[in-house]
Order: sequence, then C-alpha cells, then structure tokens
Amino acid sequence: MSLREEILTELHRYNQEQLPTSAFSLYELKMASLSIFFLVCAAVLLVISYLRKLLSGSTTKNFPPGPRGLPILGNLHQMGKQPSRTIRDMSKIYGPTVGLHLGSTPMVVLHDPATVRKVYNDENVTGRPQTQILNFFFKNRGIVMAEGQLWKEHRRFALSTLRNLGMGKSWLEDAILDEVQEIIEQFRTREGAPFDARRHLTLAVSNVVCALVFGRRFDHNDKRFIRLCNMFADYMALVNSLLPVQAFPILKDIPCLKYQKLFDEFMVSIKEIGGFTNEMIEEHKTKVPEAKNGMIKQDYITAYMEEKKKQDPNTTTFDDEQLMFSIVNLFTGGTESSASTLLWGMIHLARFPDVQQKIHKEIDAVLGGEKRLVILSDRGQLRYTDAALQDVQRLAAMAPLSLPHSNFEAMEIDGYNIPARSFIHQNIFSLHYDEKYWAKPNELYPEHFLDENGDVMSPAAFMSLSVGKRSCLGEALAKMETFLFFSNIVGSFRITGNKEELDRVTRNMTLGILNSPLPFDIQLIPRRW
Ligand code: HEM
Repeated sequence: MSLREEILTELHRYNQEQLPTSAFSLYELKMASLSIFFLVCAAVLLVISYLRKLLSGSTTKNFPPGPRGLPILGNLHQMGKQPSRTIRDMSKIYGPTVGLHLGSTPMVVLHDPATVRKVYNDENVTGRPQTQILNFFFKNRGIVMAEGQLWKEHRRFALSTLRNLGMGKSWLEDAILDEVQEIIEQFRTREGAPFDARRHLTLAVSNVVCALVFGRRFDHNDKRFIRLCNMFADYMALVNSLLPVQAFPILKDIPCLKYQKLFDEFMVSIKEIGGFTNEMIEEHKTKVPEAKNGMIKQDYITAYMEEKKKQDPNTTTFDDEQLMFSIVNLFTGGTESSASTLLWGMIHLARFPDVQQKIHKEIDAVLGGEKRLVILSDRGQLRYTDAALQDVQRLAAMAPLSLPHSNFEAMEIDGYNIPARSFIHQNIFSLHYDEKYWAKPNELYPEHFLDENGDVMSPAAFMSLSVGKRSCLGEALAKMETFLFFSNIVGSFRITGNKEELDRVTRNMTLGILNSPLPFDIQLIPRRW
C-alpha cells in the first residue's frame, strides 16, 4: 500500500463508524434511501441558514468587530502572506480586539497587552484548537497540542524535569558553552568571508536539547544528527504551509493542488521523526544511564521512564507515544525559535554598528584581558548586552501570532461575546512594533529595556515567550542559551555584512508560525582572541 493510501485509510478509519456487516433487505434499503433523502434535505437547510447568518456578518451576536468575510471561506482569503501584519492593519480600523472567521471557526486576535495578560491567565483559555486535521496529526498528545488534565500533568512533569535536570546546574551551562565554543571555532575558520550561519546555529542549539532529552550531544558532522535537524526544519515549514488544510481538510484530497503533496511530505516527516525518537527511547530501555561523579546522569527520557514506573499501569498517561510527542514538542519548540533569534541578532547587530560597539566595550570591560567565554554570572554586569538581546527578541517577533489558544466555554473579552471553541491569538508582531509602546519601534535600541538606573526591565508589551498559563515551557532554557550564545558571538567577532541584503531580509520578514529570517550571508571578523 502506498503511503498516501495508508494515510487515507487511517483518516477514513478515524472518521467513520464501522458499518454493520449484516446484509440489508430490500425494505431496509428503501427506508435507508428515504432517511438519506431527509438527511440531505436537512443538511441543505442547515447550510442555507448558516450561509445567511454568515452573509449578514457573524454567527454570534456582539462578536468583536472585523472585516466582513465570504461565505464558507470566512476571512481566510484576506489574510495575505503575513497574517500578523494584515491583522495588525485591521486593528487600526476595528480596535484592539479583532473578530474574524477561519472558514466557519471564529477567531479573535488581541492587540492590547493588559487584555492579553488577563485572557491568557484564564483557565478557560488554556485549550488548543481541536481541528480534525490537528487531531489526526497530533492525536491531542504531547504538550503543545494537548489540553485539560493530560496537558496539565505533562506540562507540570516537563517543567519540573527540565528544572531538576538543568536549570541553575553548572553541567547545562557547560554543555551550552561547549556548543558556543564549537561554533566560535567554526566561525573563525571563515576568516571574515561572507557565509550563511544558519546550519551552524541550528546544530548547536539542537545539541543543547539533545543533552537534556537524550543525555548526549552529537558531533556536528554526524549524518544521523544532521538528518534529525533537517527533519525538524522540514516539519516546521510543512506545518506552516498546511495551515489552510486545517480550515478545509478537503484541500489535501484535490490532486491538482499543492496541498496533497505537502500533506504526504508532512506524513513522511512525522514518521521519520517518530522513528528516530522511538529508536532513542528503545536505546534507553536497554542501556543503563552513564554515571558521572558517582551520580547517575539523568536525562528527560530516563526521568520519564522512572515516573512511568511510579504510576498505576491501568490509569497512567505516561506511555511511549506520549513521550514521543513530548520529545517532538521540545525539539520543535526549542530549536528553530532559538536559532532564528540568534540569526536575527546577527542581522540587527550588523545593521546597527553603534549598538554593537557599545556591547563590545561593555564585554571587554567585564572580561578585561581574560581569554575566556562570557558565563551566566557575568550577566548582572552586562546590562546593555542583555537589553540589546531583549530588543533583538522584540524585533524578531519569533512567534508573530503566538500559538492559537482555544476557550472551552463561551466567554466575554473586552465586552464582546466569544463563542466556545474560538481560536484566540495575541498579535505579538503588532505589540512589538507599536509606536505606542516603543520609542524607536523599527530600530535596535537596547534603551527600550533599560530603566532610568540602567537596570534591565521588561516592558508590558514585550511578549516574546508569551504570558499566562500556557506561556513558553522552555522559557528558562531559552533565556539561558540565547544569552550565552549571543553575548559570546558578539564578544568574539565584529559582525558585519551587505547592508542592502540585510535590510531586504528585515523588510521581507516571513511572519509565518515562526518568523525565521530568509537566507542571508554574514561576515564575522574575529576580535578579542
Ligand atoms: C527564543 C526561543 C523561544 C521562543 C521565542 C519561544 C516562544 C514560544 C511561544 C510564543 C509559545 C506559545 C505560548 C502560548 O501558547 O501562549 C511557546 C510555547 C512553547 N515552547 Fe517556546 N519558545 C522558545 C524556546 C523554547 C525552548 C528552548 C523550548 C524547550 C526546549 C520551548 C518549548 C515550548 C513548548 C513545549 C511550548 C508549548 C507550551 C504549552 O503548550 O503549554 N520553547 N514558545
């Protein structure tokens, strides 16, 4: 059976009740035909009444204002290539809470920081959209797409495990610094010539997740590791391209459209990732974790298997499939976001050489003549550098519309009625570029994050890692690794490049699910050592 047939059979099985196996009599057949006729009439009437409601605006009374959509499509055709930018422009007309429809599903996009905080702290808004296609891909498992008790249990486990494994522990800082050292050496071999740094950074930050999850790092030339990183990159790109299929699953069945091919590629990609993570899980079942200084060196998989042993086998949700999806989430959540933040860092530092010079001065003053890397305990003295990194994250707006939330029950936001199971987004891109909140929204201006005493602060409109009950699970790790990579790269090199190319990449932000920069070359001129 071809892959496509396999997928379709599985989809069919997923959607359909089993038909009774007994043979029909003629009478039963006639009755069945009549019932089908009445069912079809009822369906047509339902569709007509739905279309009338849709044409007259929204299906919900007092739904937030927004542009009128089309029947069936809703506002899908108005989103453009950069939905966060388009919706930001809509908010200038309709106000900070914009109401739209993705097909027939209501979607609300928030543009006010206080409203975002209030809504994202509401237990009712901790759901994720449960479309047929997402359920098919993720089976509501793992962390990112799970909801309710399963999500709570596994988010809690992941947070405490990541904290126990690494946060505040020197081995994780050492593991990150090993990666930093490795890429600095790779960058030095370029001797200031233009090159694309994406691959180096992606491998380095993936290795940090590998250290936590698999308890080991890979050589940057290891073919299996390179394949794994490519798989995660393809996976994210495909999720992005398949967004319209969420609203209209039928798109994947129309042969002349690109979605059928993309859908097949997505299935191949998820199978490969699943295969790789399962291999690692199986390896852990047979290998005793290596002991370090008399202590067993833990990793996420080992901690998970220990937790599984403690649970009641009849009721536990700790099984291999849930572990596989959680690992996929840690990789997809923690790799491209961090690597792209660092790429944007290079772009903006090259575009704003004055800021770069001030950072060099600060790092040189703190390290003095010492030939060593910047470490976490230097952070308190590197306030301008730290503020510059935060402003890079503001400009990067890595997850422009964050991830969609969903409300279990109907609710009110900003005095408007929101039906149950709407898509609820915040517009991080809009908040990060709004001149109401930032003195120089389009420039790298670390002062945005410094108070009058020169201390680092976090302005209310800064939402890079989101806020509330479902905020980024990897926040502590993300902050630690972006600081160590960013400060050491800029400390070790003068970063420069072709200004026109870097301005073009900045103007043409991708603004998909993630805002990864388009390909560009950078020049890193060694300094300090
Ligand atoms: C600079 C790097 C990062 C950025 C900008 C970022 C951003 C985000 C954002 C905006 C969300 C959505 C929150 C929401 O739904 O409201 C999120 C969720 C998440 N992030 Fe991150 N993230 C980063 C790094 C990481 C890392 C290093 C990991 C783990 C290794 C990670 C794992 C996750 C997970 C598992 C979720 C889902 C949380 C849930 O649904 O409960 N992220 N992240």
